Order: sequence, then C-alpha cells, then structure tokens
Amino acid sequence: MDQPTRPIDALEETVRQRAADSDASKSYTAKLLAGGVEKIGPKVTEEAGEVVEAAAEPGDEGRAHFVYEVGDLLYHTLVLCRWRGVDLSEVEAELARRFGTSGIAEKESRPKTS
Ligand SMILES: N=c1c2ncn([C@@H]3O[C@H](COP(=O)(O)OP(=O)(O)OP(=O)(O)O)[C@@H](O)[C@H]3O)c2ncn1[C@@H]1O[C@H](COP(=O)(O)O)[C@@H](O)[C@H]1O
Repeated sequence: MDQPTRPIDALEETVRQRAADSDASKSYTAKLLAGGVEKIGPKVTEEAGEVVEAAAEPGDEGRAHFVYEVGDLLYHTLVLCRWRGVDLSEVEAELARRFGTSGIAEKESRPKTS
C-alpha cells in the first residue's frame, strides 16, 4: 500500500509548483521566490527568532505557539531551499549521512584552524 504523503512533502511540491508557474501578485511563495535570498533570508532569520522566543513560553498555549512558529520556520526554509535549487531529499540524505556520528566526535575531527 502507498504511504500517505507527508505534509512536508506536499508543501515542498506546492513550493516547487509556485516556483515553476506562479504569479507573485497571487502567491506569497512566488513573491518570496522572486525576491531571492535578500527577501527570503530575513524571513528565515525572523522566524527562527520567533521559534526561540516561543520555546520559552509556558503552558499549553505556549506549546501550541511554539509549534505554529516552527511551522513558519519550516515553510520559509523550504522556500529558501527551492530558491537555492535544493530538494528536501538532499537535506534528508545529509541528516542520514550523520547518523551514528556523535556531534562531539564530529567537532573534534574537524581540521584545526591556527
Ligand atoms: N505554509 C505556508 C505558510 N506559512 C506561513 N506563511 C505566510 O508567511 C507569512 C509570514 O508571516 P508574517 O507574520 O511574518 O507575515 P508578514 O509580516 O505579513 O510577511 P512579510 O510581508 O513581511 O513577508 C504570512 O503571510 C503567512 O501567511 C505561509 N504561506 C504559505 N504556506 C503554504 O504555501 C502554500 C502556497 O501559498 P501561496 O504561495 O501563498 O499560494 C499554502 O497553501 C500553504 O500550504
């Protein structure tokens, strides 16, 4: 049986379609893509800040707000990936490549600069 499409994959497909054929006056995604990294980059930075702020909010409401802000961050990150021509599968492959490597060991293995 086919796996159900994950929402993040469906979103990536929508972003891909917007990149291919959309009108920036009708699509927020197309407007972002038309503005390039100068437009999308600050949105990613802003949304990342909002994620961090929401992480400190207490209770169920704070938790729901945090989830909402992570959604905004993922959306804008996917748009930036599309602008850069990077597929989510490439990011997943990079994460898979790191499986089993401790962050501490990886940091120690980096060439020492000066
Ligand atoms: N997941 C999202 C999504 N998440 C957040 N946003 C938009 O991201 C914007 C960021 O929120 P802000 O509060 O920072 O908005 P703002 O300050 O008015 O934004 P700016 O004008 O300053 O950039 C809002 O306009 C949100 O509506 C999204 N816009 C679109 N999507 C998805 O993309 C699909 C295609 O959208 P369009 O390209 O607009 O058709 C939608 O059906 C959704 O699935």
